Amino acid sequence: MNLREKYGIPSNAVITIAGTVGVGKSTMTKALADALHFKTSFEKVDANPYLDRFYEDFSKWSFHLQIYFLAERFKEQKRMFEYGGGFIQDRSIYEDTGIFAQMHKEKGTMDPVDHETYTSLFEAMVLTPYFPHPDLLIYLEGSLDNIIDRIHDRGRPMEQQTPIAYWEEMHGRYEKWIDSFNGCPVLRLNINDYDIVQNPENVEMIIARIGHFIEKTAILRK
Ligand SMILES: Nc1ncnc2c1ncn2[C@@H]1O[C@H](COP(=O)(O)OP(=O)(O)O)[C@@H](O)[C@H]1O
Ligand SMILES: Nc1ncnc2c1ncn2[C@H]1C[C@H](O)[C@@H](COP(=O)(O)O)O1
Repeated sequence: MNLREKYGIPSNAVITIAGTVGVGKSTMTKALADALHFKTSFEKVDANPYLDRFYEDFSKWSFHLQIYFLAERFKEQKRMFEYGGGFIQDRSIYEDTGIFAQMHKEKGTMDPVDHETYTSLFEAMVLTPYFPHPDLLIYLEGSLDNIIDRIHDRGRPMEQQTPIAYWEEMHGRYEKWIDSFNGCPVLRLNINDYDIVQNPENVEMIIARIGHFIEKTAILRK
C-alpha cells in the first residue's frame, strides 16, 4: 500500500502550500508530490519577466507583476481542474491579494487605483462558484531569523538586495492573514517541528497529519 492509500488521502485532492518567501514551500511541494505520486504546480520565478524589475522598483512594476501572477495562477488552477486534481501547489492564489498586493498598496508602492483594478479582476475571477478552492491549505510557519537564513542560503540575487525590513513586514502580515483566512481548511506546520531536508523520513509524519486532518474535516463537514 502506498502512503496516499495508507493515510486515506483522496487521489483527486488539491493541496496548496502557503507561507512567506523562503519558508520552504517549493521544497515541501516537491517532497509531498513525490511521496503521494501527485502532480506539482510551481509558481514561475526564473522565467518571470517582471520579478527582477519589480525588486528594482516596486512602485513601477507592482501592478504588472500582480497581473502576471494572477494570470499564471489562474491558468494553473484551470490545469489542475482539467486533470481532475491530484496536485500539490506551491503558493495559493489567496496570498497574492491577501499579502502582496495589500502590502504594496498600504506601503505606497502600488497605486490605489491600480490596486482597485487588480482587486476587482481578482474577485471576478476567483470569488465565483466556478472557482474550485483547494481541499487543504498547508501553512508553513517559522521564526523570522530562520526564514531570513533560508532566503540567504538560497541566494536569489534580487532577494539578497532587498532590505530585511521587507521580509519582516511580510512575516508579520502572514501571521495576521492566516488567523483570519477561511477560504478552505488550514493545517499549520511549524518548520522547527520537522526537517524534511536532513531527514526525508519526516515526510511520512506530515502525510499522516494531512490524512488525519482531511478525515477530521470531512467528518465536521457532514
Ligand atoms: N526543511 C528544510 N530544512 C532545511 N532547509 C530547508 C528546508 N526546506 C527548505 N529549505 C531551504 O530553504 C530555502 C528556501 O526553500 P524554498 O522551498 O525555496 O522556499 P519557498 O518556496 O517557500 O520560497 C532553500 O534553500 C531550501 O533548500
Ligand atoms: N504576488 C506576488 N507579488 C509580489 N511578489 C511575489 C508574489 N508572489 C511571489 N512573489 C515573489 C516573492 C519571491 O521573490 C518570488 C517567489 O516566491 P517564493 O515564496 O520564494 O516561492 O516571487
